[in-house]
Amino acid sequence: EMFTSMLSVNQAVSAERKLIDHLIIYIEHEAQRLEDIKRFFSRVTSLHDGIYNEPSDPIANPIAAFKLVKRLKSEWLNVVHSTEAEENIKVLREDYRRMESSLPKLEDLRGAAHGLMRLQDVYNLHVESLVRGHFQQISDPVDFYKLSVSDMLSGDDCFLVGKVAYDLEDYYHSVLWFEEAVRLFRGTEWSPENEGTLEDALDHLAFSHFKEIKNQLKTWITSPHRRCFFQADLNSKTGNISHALSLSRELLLHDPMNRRVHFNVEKYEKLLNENLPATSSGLTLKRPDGIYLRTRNAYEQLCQTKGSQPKHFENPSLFCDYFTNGSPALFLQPIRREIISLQPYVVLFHGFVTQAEAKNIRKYAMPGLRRSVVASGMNQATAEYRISKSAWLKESAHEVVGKLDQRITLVTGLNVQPPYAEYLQVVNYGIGGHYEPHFDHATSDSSPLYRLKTGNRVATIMIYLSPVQAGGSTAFIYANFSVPVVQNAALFWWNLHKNGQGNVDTLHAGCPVIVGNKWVANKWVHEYEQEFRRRCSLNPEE
Ligand SMILES: O=C(O)CCC(=O)C(=O)O
Ligand SMILES: [Fe+2]
Repeated sequence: EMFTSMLSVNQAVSAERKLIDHLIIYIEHEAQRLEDIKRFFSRVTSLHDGIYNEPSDPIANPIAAFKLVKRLKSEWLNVVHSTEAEENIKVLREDYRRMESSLPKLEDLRGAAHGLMRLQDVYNLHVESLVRGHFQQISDPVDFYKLSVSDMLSGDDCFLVGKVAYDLEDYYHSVLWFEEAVRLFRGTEWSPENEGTLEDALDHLAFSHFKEIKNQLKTWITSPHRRCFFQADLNSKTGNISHALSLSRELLLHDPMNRRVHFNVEKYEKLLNENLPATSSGLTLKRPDGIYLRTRNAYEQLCQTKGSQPKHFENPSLFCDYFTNGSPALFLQPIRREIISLQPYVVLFHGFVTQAEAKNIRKYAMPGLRRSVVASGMNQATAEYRISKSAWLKESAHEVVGKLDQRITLVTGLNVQPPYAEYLQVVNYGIGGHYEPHFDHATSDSSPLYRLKTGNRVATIMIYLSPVQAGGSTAFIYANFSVPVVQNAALFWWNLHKNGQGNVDTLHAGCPVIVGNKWVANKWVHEYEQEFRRRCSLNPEE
């Protein structure tokens, strides 16, 4: 599950460095092997260019005759049947196999591809620009983030992303990515490391287009991967047969004997004749709903913009101040508080941790990082909608964690001693890592959050332990604002109303990280022991 944390992804760099070392040894051995063969080749060729070219008997003496016979019966045999190449590749394969546990798995490749598609969707990114290493929105062709070192995707890279979508029958994404694959494959030579070819990409793109077909089709078409008959979806509303047809024809130029494609071409032609006016019209791809999320539009809008956050001084009740919370310990060094929202109450404490503290917390968390889970009924489970790894840090294990607890108590006035608060949860996001809209508090009586037996999560303090170059804001969906990551700051909010009910306006999310390695730490404070620190009220508004 490497793809779920950027820390793990970064560790793969050293794995690849080792592979490079193995490959160079292989290349040296193979180069030596070819050198040896070339020496033999030169020796034999020079004989044929030299003495064997004599008009009179070239093999007049027994020595030459012996050498010719010996070469043909022994030397050529040894060259032709040499196992050196197999031995060399065997060593390389063994080296690779030994490293396999530290290398990404298929689920990582899929997860990374999903991460890219997630960024494409949530930020409305233009795929062709993304392929060139530019982050541009479809609606605005200006880079909203410029990479210092730009990395481009190859035809084969795009083919693999398309294939991940295709295998899930998500033809919206597969069309967009196979189109890029076809475009890029057209201009490039074959490479041994590639998974796909131009023909594969054409084949898959044609079929993806076909699957998006608009009008009622009653026919059979064969799909490239299943090699079986496939009945067109009668209810399918979008699609373009003429695209599928021209792609299949192009494919036949490369692979004229492919009977399956011939069959499909015939069918496409027939369909076009039958349904000409409707099916040859332009196609509008529709994004699949994926996992249904009622708030998807609002969420994506808030990841792209700050939402309704007021401009400077527009709303005097939202201000910044030096805050002591009446604690003598903060008089000399008050904390810089920025009130972001009153309903729900959300504040940002700037400089809540020092750079060194953040670094240490990240370091202590590293060995304990595991795939993050979410509440699922009475238990906990991993989920597509939360892509990160997290670790729990006890205040007793490291001095800095204890110090942080004390600071939280000074600034919020809350008791964060266990079991009245959970241990510090340190989170590292993965490729396109995110946490879709959720509540931190329990919304059902059977939630595993009640296992501490100290009530619900009354408040959240979330500390940003790293900067992020692009993306990764914290979005409050119903409250309609988002907070971009501020390194070393802590975001605080009450999850519950003063009457103990969950405040639905705290529905929030961690937007997908575009560029950067996002770390946060969560402290969840429970209701018990806070009775005198946050008074009850029967007013459901408070
Ligand atoms: O990372 C974020 O911005 C939000 C994280 C969050 O909501 C959580 O971990 O519960
Ligand atoms: Fe949360």
